[in-house]
Amino acid sequence: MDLGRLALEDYVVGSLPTLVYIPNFITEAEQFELLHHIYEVSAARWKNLKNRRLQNWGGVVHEKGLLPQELPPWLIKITQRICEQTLLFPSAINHVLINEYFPDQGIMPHQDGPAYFPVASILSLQSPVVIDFTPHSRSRPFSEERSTPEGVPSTSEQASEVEKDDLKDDQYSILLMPCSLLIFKDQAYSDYLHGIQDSAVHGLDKVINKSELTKLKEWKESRSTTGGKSEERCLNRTSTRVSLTCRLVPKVLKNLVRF
Ligand SMILES: O=C(O)CCC(=O)C(=O)O
Ligand SMILES: [Fe+2]
Repeated sequence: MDLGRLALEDYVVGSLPTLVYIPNFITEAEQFELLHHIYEVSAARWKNLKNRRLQNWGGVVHEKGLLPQELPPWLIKITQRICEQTLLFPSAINHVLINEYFPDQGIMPHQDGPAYFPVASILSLQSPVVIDFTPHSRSRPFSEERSTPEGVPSTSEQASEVEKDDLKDDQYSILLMPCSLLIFKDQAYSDYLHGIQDSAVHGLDKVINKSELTKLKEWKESRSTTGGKSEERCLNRTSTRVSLTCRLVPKVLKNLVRF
């Protein structure tokens, strides 16, 4: 892919202007390289959560800002590219969360924490998945939001308690193919919860980036997973997915405690 600026309006999906899906943002070779780096790290880098594990890069996200740690060159390469090609970040992306999901794992509907600049960019690797955007009531305060030390929005848990009455019908599902980049900002960032069902089968009926369904079919065929009509309307997750959530924490804490 050439490294010029992308015309993001060409990649908007659904009726929200703030949901952008870019297929093939990286090549398969780049994906391979990233996976190599991700799995090369020591086991201690991984933090095990109940339904996924993650690596936190860039430092510790606190309510008051980021206690920074320099990103490794292999992550800077990709975050710089996201910044240069989207021009959506006012300064360099300084935080990356790498999530790994087994086929029956997901992430509860949540809103990303307030420490982040309200643009999230998510690079998907290795295996497709469906991500759901669900509107939440504006009246429901999220003031209790905090970021946990490892940078995971604590609202992951809280937001799942959103009452059914608060949920409207305008849900969006996006099929995230390997090598794609999803960006959400503004309304999609602030008025919607996003989540991935912890189920080995994801429905495709509500998917709004329909053109990816053809690619999914080809992807399945190329991996010779069993096809069949019943599978057309759903995604059978058969392998591990890895994602890189790349964000900017605008406030960087400089006065570190010295020992
Ligand atoms: O894995 C994904 O696509 C979503 C990750 C996410 O929502 C997050 O890291 O906050
Ligand atoms: Fe998130």
